[in-house]
Amino acid sequence: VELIVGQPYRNMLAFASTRSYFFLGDSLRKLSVSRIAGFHKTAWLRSRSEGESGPLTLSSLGLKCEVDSRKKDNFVDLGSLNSATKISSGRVKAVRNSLSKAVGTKNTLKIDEALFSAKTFGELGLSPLLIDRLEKEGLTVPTDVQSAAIPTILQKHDVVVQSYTGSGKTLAYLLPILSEVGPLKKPVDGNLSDLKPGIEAVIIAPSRELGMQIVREVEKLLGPADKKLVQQLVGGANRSRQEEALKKNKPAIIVGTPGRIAEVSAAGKLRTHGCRFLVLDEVDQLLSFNYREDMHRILEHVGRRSSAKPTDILGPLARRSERQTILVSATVPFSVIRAARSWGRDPLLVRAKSVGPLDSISVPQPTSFASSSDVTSSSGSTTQGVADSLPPALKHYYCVSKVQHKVDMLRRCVHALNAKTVIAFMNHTKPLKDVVFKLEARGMKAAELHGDLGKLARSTTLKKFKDGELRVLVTNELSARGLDVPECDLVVNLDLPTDSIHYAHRAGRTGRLGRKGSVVTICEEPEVFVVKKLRRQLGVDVQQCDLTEGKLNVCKEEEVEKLAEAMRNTS
Ligand SMILES: Nc1ncnc2c1ncn2[C@@H]1O[C@H](COP(=O)(O)OP(=O)(O)OP(=O)(O)O)[C@@H](O)[C@H]1O
Repeated sequence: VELIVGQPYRNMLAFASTRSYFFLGDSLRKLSVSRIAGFHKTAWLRSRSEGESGPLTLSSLGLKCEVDSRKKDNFVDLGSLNSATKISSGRVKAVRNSLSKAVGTKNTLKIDEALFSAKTFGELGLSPLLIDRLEKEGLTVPTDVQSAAIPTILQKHDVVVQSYTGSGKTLAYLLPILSEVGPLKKPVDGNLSDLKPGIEAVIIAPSRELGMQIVREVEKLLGPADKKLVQQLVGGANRSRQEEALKKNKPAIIVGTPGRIAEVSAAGKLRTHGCRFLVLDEVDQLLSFNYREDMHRILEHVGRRSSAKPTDILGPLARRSERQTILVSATVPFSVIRAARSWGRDPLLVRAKSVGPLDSISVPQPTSFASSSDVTSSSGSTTQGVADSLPPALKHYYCVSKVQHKVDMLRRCVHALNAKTVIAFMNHTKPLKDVVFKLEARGMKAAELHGDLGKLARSTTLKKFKDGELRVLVTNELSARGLDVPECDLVVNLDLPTDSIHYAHRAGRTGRLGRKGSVVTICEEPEVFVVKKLRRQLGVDVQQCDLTEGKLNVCKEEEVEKLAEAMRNTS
C-alpha cells in the first residue's frame, strides 16, 4: 500500500521535549566477540558497509511538495482515510490555545502554528479516552508526522518514522501504542477494563536521559493513577529496584536503554515474548557498534515468534516476530532501511506528509569525510542529503578563526546575535572546561556538560541551563541528540562535526517547533573546504560571515575569497 497524506498545509514543528542524554553507562559494556561474530551474519553485518549509502531524509517543505506530486502515481491519498480539513481561523486559534497551554509562559520564542497539521487527533482513529487525555494536556492538533504515523501504526504496519528534529516523533509512535495498550486503549466490545497482563510495548532509547524523557511523556498521558503501568529500565539506576518494580507493578510498557533491558532480560526478569510493539527511538544511533550485542538480545526476545523459519542468508534476526516494529529518527541512513527490512514485515516509511514502501526510496550515493579520529558516526556511516532532517527555519553560518581565538569568536557571536540560550559543541571532553573558564572570565555565564560528569552534576547543569541561569552550555557530541531546550536560539560548532548527520543533530537543538534559530560553525581556514562540503551535503545555505563592530555580517561572495587570502597571509 502506498499512501500520501492529504494535508494541504505545510509541515509542523512540535513542542520542545526535554530529551537530553549522554552516552555513559550501559552502552559501554564489553562485547562478546563470539556474539558479535554471529551477529555479523545478520542485518548488522550489512549495516557495516553503509558508508556506501546515504540517508533518506525529509525534503524541505517546499521541495517536499514537489517530490510528493512527482511521486503521486505511486501513492494513495491518506485524505481518503481521514477527511482532510482546511485550517479555519477557529482551528488556528485552537492550535494557538493548545500551544500556549502546552508551552506555558516560560517560552518566549515564537512558534509558527500555521505549520501544524489541519487534522485533529480525533480524526486519526485514536481511542476516545486517549483523545480526552490529550485535550486535558492541551494537545489537540497533531503535527504532520503524527497525522501520517498514527493511522499507519494503528493499521498494524511496521514503520520507519522519519522527520526533522523537534517535529513530534515521540507522540507519533506513543499515541497509537497507548490507543492499543493500557487503560486508555480502545474499548473492545464496549469493555474498557479488558487489560491484558504482561508487557505489551518495549521502547528503546540510546541514553537514560532520553529514556526518562519518554517515560515522562507516557506517565503524563496515563495520568497519576496509572503511571506505574510504564516502567523505566535505564542504566545508571539501581537494577534490583527496577526488577522489584517490574514484579510489583506489572507494567504494560517498558522504556529503557539497550544495556539495562538486555541485562534484565538475560537475568530472566523480563518477559517480553507477548510484546506487541517494539520501538527503537534514535534507531540509527542504536545501530552503532556499542549497542550490537544488547540490541541483538532485545530483537531476539521481544515479541512472540511466528512460525516462519529463519532463512540461512539473513540469520536469526530475519525470523519474523509477531510484534510490530517501529524505527524512529530524524536521520535515516541506509543501515536503518536494511534493518527495517530484516526485522519488519513490509515496513513503510512514514514522513511528515507521506507514507510509502521502503522500496520506493532511492538511496543517495555515499559521501564521507572524517575530521576527528575519536568521534564515530552514529551509524558507522556518513551520508548525504540530510537537509530534510533540519528544521527549515534554521539559519546557517560559518566564520573563520584561528584556533586560539575561537572562544572569543563564540562570545562575539553570542553578543552579535543577542542569543540568550546557546549550546556550543566540541568534539572532545577535555577542552570544555577551558572554554567555560574563558567565557566566565569575560562575564558570560557558562557550564560544561558531558558524560564524564556525575549524574547529579549533569542534571543540575541541565536544569540551570533550562531555567535560564546559564547562557552558554559547552558540551560535546554526546548532547547532540535528544537534548531539548526550546529556548535555545543559537548552536555554535567550536569543532567541526564529524559528518552531515552529526551536523544535523547538533543543529537540531535549536529552531525547534518552527522557532527561530541560528547555527554558527567556527572553523580554521584550512577547514573551510569541509564546511563547503557539508554545505553541499546538507543542501542548505551555510553563509560565510564575520563578526565586526558587534555585528554578524554575511560576507558577500566576492569578498569571501579576499578574506581567505588575507587569513592565509596573516597566518
Ligand atoms: N501535536 C502536538 N502539539 C503540541 N506539542 C506537541 C505535539 N506533539 C508533540 N509535542 C511536544 O513536542 C515536543 C517535541 O516533540 P519530540 O521530542 O517528539 O520531537 P522529535 O521529533 O522526537 O525531536 P528529536 O528528533 O529532536 O528528538 C514534546 O515535548 C511533545 O510533548
